[in-house]
Amino acid sequence: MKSKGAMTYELHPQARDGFKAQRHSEEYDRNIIRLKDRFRNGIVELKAVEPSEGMRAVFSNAVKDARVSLSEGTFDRTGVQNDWADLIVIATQGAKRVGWVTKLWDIPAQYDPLRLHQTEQWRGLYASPLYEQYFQPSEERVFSHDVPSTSQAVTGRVLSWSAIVPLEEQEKVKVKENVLEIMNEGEGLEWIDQEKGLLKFPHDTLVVVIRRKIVVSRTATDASDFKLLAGTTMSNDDTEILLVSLISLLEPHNIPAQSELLDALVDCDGDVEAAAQRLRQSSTRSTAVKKRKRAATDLKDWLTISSAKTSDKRAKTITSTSSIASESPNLTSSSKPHSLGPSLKPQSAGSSSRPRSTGSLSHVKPVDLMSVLRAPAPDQPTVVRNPPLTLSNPAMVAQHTPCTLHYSILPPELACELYYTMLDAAQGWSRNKWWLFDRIVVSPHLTSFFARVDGFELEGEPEEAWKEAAQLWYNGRKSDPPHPFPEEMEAAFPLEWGGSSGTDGMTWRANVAAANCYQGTKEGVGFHSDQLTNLGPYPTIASLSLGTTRIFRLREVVPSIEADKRHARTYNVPLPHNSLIIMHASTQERFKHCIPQLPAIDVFHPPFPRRRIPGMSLEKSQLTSSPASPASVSVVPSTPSNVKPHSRKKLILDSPAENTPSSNCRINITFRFYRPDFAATKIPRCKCGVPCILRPDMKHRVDRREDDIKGTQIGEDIRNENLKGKGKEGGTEERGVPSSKNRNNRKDHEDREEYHIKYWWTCYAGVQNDGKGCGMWKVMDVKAEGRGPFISDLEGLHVLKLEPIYGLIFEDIKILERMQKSFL
Ligand SMILES: O=C(O)CCC(=O)C(=O)O
Ligand SMILES: [Fe+2]
Repeated sequence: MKSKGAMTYELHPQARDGFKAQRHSEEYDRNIIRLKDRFRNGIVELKAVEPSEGMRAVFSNAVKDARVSLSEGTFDRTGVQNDWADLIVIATQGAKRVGWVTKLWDIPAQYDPLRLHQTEQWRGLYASPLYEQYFQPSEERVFSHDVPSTSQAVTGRVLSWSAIVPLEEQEKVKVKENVLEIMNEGEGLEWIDQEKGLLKFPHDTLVVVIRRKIVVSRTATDASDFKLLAGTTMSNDDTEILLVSLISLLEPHNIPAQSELLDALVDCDGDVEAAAQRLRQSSTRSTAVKKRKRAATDLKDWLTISSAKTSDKRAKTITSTSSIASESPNLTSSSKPHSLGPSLKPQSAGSSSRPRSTGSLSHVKPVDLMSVLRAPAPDQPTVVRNPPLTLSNPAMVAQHTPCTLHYSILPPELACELYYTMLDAAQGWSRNKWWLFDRIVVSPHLTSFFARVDGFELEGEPEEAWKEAAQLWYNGRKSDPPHPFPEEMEAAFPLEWGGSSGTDGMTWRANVAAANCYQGTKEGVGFHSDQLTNLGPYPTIASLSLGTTRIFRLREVVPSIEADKRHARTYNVPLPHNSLIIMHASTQERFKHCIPQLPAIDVFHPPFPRRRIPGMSLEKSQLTSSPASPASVSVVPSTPSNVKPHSRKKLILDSPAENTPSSNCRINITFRFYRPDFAATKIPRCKCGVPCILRPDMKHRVDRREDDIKGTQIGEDIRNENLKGKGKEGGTEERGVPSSKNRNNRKDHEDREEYHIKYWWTCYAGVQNDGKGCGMWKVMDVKAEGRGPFISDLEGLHVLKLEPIYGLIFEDIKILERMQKSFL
């Protein structure tokens, strides 16, 4: 939808009638109603322009809306008449530069070294003086999304790239092979359904929005003398100008919806002052203002804000827009968005009665640009969505999540040492399979598993059994045997917490650790909760961050029965070098966590240089900070055990001034406790003969009080769902783990901790067997299986004495902190 070329300022034809109308006449009223309809309905007409026939076919199939027309054209050949558009939306879609897709981009580069196929020349069209005169500066945003594709579709896409299309047939065959090779390597490739060959093809869509502007200079307070700065004088009868002048008389933070402005104008016979007076007294403003002040988080929000900006600048010059989609007040409609088509028609021309001013906005909903491109959606009850919240300090983390955050947890030299050691070790790590939204995907990061040297002697369990468990640590996927803790890791977690007297044998100890290495902005890990197979319910996981700061994102899984009452909130916790976030009991049951990809990250400058390893030249001890670029690696001890032992009290570090490589890598080590009552030999096996995995039923955790009423039905739901999805084994409706009652001093995040959570054992053979498992699942029967107790059995997380239970509790944290202080 665009307009181009020489322009005079004119309004949209469909609105023009309204603007030509005379005040104080019936016709004026009719026209203003018409104008209201125009605003109310958001988009009056949308002209889509697309060069590719295939794309046009997809569009025509998907979009059935009388207001939308589609024609062949390009950026500079739209076929749309001058002065037509109020808003231009440009969308260009490109494969995202991540993992395997990055490599796809190298293919056309071979044939088009100047990368003309990636030209941004279209921007020139919109940077012309004419556009600048009549349109506001463009706003841009990138939307990332995954296009479900097959390898065939991906190949087809690459073959359609303009640098590839002109190639000879035999070259195209090579391109095809190249694409398939890249996909076979599968770096960072995520499957939707591997069996069906359906994968995620990550794309970034650049959306550019250019809004038409009206710039008026207010030279008098009676709204009679407005001039378009762009040159054209407009009559003060023009309703749009009346609107602008009305806005200019209101407090910037108190501008109501456009429909309300129009109502006021109609009711006051176009008298701007009177309308302003009336609106000032209106009690409904705050609602509208609140709406407008919401941060724009998606395309809809983005396209529907601007009024606040407009009014802020009103003192002498008001920059407004005449855009049909320029601000939320413009975009009001009746509560049924799907009735947009018919309601486009002006109200009955014969109607002489004025529209009734409702004085309330409760009946209107914003209409967004995308709504015309989507099928009508049924009315949804409104549930407040809280925007993501950054938890920027330990107090906030503790307030909103079941986690605690601890800065500068290790002595700084040790933190640095451990960082270097793990960076080196990461050379030999691999990309793991990951559980993401019930699907196995390849995680875009390197990972490895460590076990404490004495960690496998727990409870007299055979070492081999533990080793097998350790090898299955990620989602039942067999990985390499675990590495022993390197010395620095031992040094980092020398103590055992929880029941430290040890007499009861219920001591939490970091006997295993999963380590992750994320290089650059594009590496991360998707939302998941950690598997509980050997950790048991309510585990404590202590997660150490080294190197560049990354965001640790937490999001609650809202139980199904509450889904219509509240939305989960996303929490972002920046984790700097040498910080420890402890995921306490219930984090894995209630939240999922991830390390998101980021547009940019800070480069990390280690505060200490590499230690000179005795017997090694300086050059050899200068190891690269980038495990994925082996070319620049001088020496690569492939396993942590290659690192020469040293005493943590006698670190030989060079002076900070020399020899400190900067890095874009983050190392993460999650210290975990494999419980004896969840030892490898005690894990049930499914019919495939492999150990099951243990998962909490996050979605159906049931509030104790509600469960008293509805427990049976919910139990049924779970059973049905599982029988449907997973096979026939079924299970008893035993309670999983009862939670504690009557907690005192609860914090925010504990408000909903009165839950029963069921855990079930499920077959996971499919992960190792092309998705073919036996489908077995059964609810864990804590008593019958001889497991527990768990931290949930305590009377609360804020116990003041150490409890004989596996898990760090809050009192332990104080011990931990004291320990850090006396460390070296
Ligand atoms: O890197 C992190 O902080 C999170 C790692 C993680 O979630 C995991 O290893 O399970
Ligand atoms: Fe995790």
